[in-house]
Amino acid sequence: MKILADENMPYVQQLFADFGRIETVNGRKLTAEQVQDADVLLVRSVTRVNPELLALNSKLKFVGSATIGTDHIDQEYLASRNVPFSNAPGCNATAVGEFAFIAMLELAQRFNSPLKGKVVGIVGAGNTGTAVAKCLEAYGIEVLLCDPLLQQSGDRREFVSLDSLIEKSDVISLHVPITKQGEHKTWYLFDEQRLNSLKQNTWLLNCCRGEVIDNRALIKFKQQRDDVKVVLDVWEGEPNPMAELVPYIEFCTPHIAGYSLEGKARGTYMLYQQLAKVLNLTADKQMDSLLPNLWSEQLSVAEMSNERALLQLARFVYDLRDDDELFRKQFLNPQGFDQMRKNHTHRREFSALKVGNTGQTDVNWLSNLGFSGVEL
Ligand SMILES: NC(=O)C1=CN([C@@H]2O[C@H](COP(=O)(O)OP(=O)(O)OC[C@H]3O[C@@H](n4cnc5c(N)ncnc54)[C@H](O)[C@@H]3O)[C@@H](O)[C@H]2O)C=CC1
Ligand SMILES: O=C(O)C(=O)[C@H](O)COP(=O)(O)O
Repeated sequence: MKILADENMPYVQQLFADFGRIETVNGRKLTAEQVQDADVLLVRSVTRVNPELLALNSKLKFVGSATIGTDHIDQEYLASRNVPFSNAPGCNATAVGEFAFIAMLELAQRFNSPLKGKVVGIVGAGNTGTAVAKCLEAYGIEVLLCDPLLQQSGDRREFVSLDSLIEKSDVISLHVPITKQGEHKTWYLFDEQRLNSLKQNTWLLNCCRGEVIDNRALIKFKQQRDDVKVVLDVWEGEPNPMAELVPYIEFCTPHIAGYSLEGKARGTYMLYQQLAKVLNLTADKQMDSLLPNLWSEQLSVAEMSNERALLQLARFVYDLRDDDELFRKQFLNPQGFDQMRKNHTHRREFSALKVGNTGQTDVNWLSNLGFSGVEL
């Protein structure tokens, strides 16, 4: 069996070698010729799986995408050909949640305006949105959720409309899939009009898909509204973000919000389990065996009384400023965006770090934030 896999998918050899012969490829440049004799195709978000890509293949038994998003997959077409498909829902949700939380702490530090006391609106309350909410609520931040689809489906949490969220929130974090049709479509959800409705000093973060914000409108908006601060992990027209937009953005990253080691491993592992199920193969490998040990270091936090201390702890795990600096230097280079993604040093999730308390202050809430708590 020939397994064609994106070269940026970790642990493919460890997990899939028993199932067949693995060939790795550049997912962005994948061609129909390369795919023609594959039995299994394992992709990431940069590969458009559509009739053109599969035109020469008549033996495909499974397509897997190690991602949460599925906008790059023509699922109707796969179904019409009876090719089973699976993505990896939730695989990197914790990574995205922690990324957005860290970005908010960085904004707070940069603008000397504490996160504590602000109201954060989350648009899209699925896996990633809920992961952000978890971090924020652990820190005692008021969270508003907007998700009309979940609301209609009977989700028992409290929801607000998007207009109300915009009106009441100091910070807005976007966590929706990209959809082009229907009552709740998200393509250009934040268009010129909606951007203009943001209240003074709003912070806007996009960690879902670039086209949820009209990036041209955002340039125009930022030219008038320096009070609004923006963090972008995703960009309209990736891998070529609009160069004029970058100077207006506080923290720029190349679509790596979900790039924790755990998140990527989980994505590959979920496909391993799905393929085994579809082809009736034995999946006896464990995900934990893939990951390096937790940090041997245990950080002792005598007290966590101010936001600066929390930011220091977060920076120990992931320093967003490094990715931002690299982005500004490299995004205009040919292949710059994809190179940064390919060479990204996968950060660990909060859970990889044990936090102990030698002081009197109660820091147990750090466990709720995701750190491995240790009582001392
Ligand atoms: N930057 C990155 O590295 C990553 C980006 N993503 C992107 O984030 C998206 C969301 O991921 P998850 O939260 O895991 O997906 P999910 O499917 O668990 O949740 C998305 C939620 O958005 C809601 N939604 C859809 N349209 C909406 C609208 N118009 N207004 C408000 N809510 C709406 C849905 O009802 C759903 O509950 C993915 O589809 C993917 O495109 C996901 C992982 C990593
Ligand atoms: O899971 C998703 O959806 C994402 O956006 C991924 O984190 C993006 O990573 P790649 O698949 O493009 O490596």
